[in-house]
Amino acid sequence: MEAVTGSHHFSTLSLSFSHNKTLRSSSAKSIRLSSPSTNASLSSRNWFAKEVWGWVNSNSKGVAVRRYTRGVVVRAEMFGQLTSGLETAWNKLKGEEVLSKENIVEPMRDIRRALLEADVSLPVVRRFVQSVSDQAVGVGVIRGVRPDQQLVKIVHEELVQLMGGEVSELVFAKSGPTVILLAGLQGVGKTTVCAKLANYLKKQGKSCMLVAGDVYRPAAIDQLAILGKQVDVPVYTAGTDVKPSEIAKQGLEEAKKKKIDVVIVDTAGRLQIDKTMMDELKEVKKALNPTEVLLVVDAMTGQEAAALVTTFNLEIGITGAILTKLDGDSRGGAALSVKEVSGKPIKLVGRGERMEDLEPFYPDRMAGRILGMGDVLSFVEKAQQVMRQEDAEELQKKIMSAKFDFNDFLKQTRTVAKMGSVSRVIGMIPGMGKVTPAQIRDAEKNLLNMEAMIEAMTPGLFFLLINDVTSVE
Ligand SMILES: Nc1nc2c(ncn2[C@@H]2O[C@H](COP(=O)(O)OP(=O)(O)OP(=O)(O)O)[C@@H](O)[C@H]2O)c(=O)[nH]1
Repeated sequence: MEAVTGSHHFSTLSLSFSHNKTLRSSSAKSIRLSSPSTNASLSSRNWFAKEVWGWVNSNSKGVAVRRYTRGVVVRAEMFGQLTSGLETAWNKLKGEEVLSKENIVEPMRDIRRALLEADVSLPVVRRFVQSVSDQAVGVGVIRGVRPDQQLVKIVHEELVQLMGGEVSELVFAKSGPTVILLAGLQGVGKTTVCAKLANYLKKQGKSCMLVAGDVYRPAAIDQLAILGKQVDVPVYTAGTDVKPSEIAKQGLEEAKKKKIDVVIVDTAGRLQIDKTMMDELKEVKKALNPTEVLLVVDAMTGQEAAALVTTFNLEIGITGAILTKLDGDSRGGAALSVKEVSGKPIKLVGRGERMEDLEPFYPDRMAGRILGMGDVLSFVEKAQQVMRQEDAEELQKKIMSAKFDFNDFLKQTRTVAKMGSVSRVIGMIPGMGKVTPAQIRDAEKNLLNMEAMIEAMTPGLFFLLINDVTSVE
């Protein structure tokens, strides 16, 4: 078997990357693809190959061209506007020698504006800006560090503090099952979080059971049963005629019998806070004596989420919050306000509808993302979750020996897809925050098209393509 390599340049994902591409043929024939010149070198007999490569190239170029011709860059990552707003502040310090009381006035105004536009609560913004200003003026000259970089560092540290400093771990009971009671308004993602949390804890080796305590929304029990099945966790249900506190008690007894490690209890939500809901929650809490009472809040509601955490904490006493829908169009107000306003930490965040899309809330990583520095640690952890070590080594060997082929390319794109949406993956890579949503859509479309084309290359067609190009060579 002979293998010839060629280099091909993909501009999809706006992540232009070149790599050697080797197409290996079982018929001892081989192919050199060095587009875009390949297109011209293909014989007219092989119109399909010509069409395919011409089309891929024109599409890839299209993305690249649009990238440079589009005017304002809208960040694709979550909190994109906040990131851009803060960047405006650093830019005002370009060319300055040192941070001074005078030259930080404008940047601080930009920071204040960016935070308010991100829907961070006003008292939080005031304290934040004051603290950053005080530190910035006192910082003096640091050899080799530009004033704008110094300000980024101060803001990074303050953001981390604002979001709670350290990661706030879930607490587990010393003996017997750990009980996690979930509360929250309607539609925030409580039921989904129950299953996501079970899935997350199962990966840490804990056995879990879900308890269906939402007796008001008719579909909630079925939804929980389906999700439980999906993550392979038992679900305790007792219909809709039993009181939620009674269901909770029965579920806990069942879990004790089965020696389950963690019991996660779903409860009913309401459109807004009302006395009946609070009384019911208090009753369920009394019946269970839970280890964790977590309020599920929707990140899209901004600083309103922080107000909710405060109210629920005053009314029923909670241990922390879970912030959902962080993958959506949230501006950052919730993530930045919850701890400071309510005193309660965000313990976990939901970043999508899939069962894998729940992760701990790391204030330092979040600050890094807000500042457009990416989140390499989360990127590596995600990659480790979806890719086996042996596969990674095998891939590395193939690339090193220039034997990376279309099948490997397909396998890679599918593995990356398992890490989440393209925007989410891109957001974790340092320096990749300035990709526009339109570019991401283009990239996703191009990837799907490429996947379809490679899929369409049946062994026969693949053979034809290879034979034809080889004959040209
Ligand atoms: N994009 C995104 N969607 C989510 C996330 N979490 C939940 N959802 C979606 O939000 C919708 C509502 O979720 P549910 O779990 O039914 O919400 P709930 O709080 O149980 O609702 P009630 O039972 O009515 O109180 C569903 O379509 C979920 O798939 C998330 O992190 N990101």
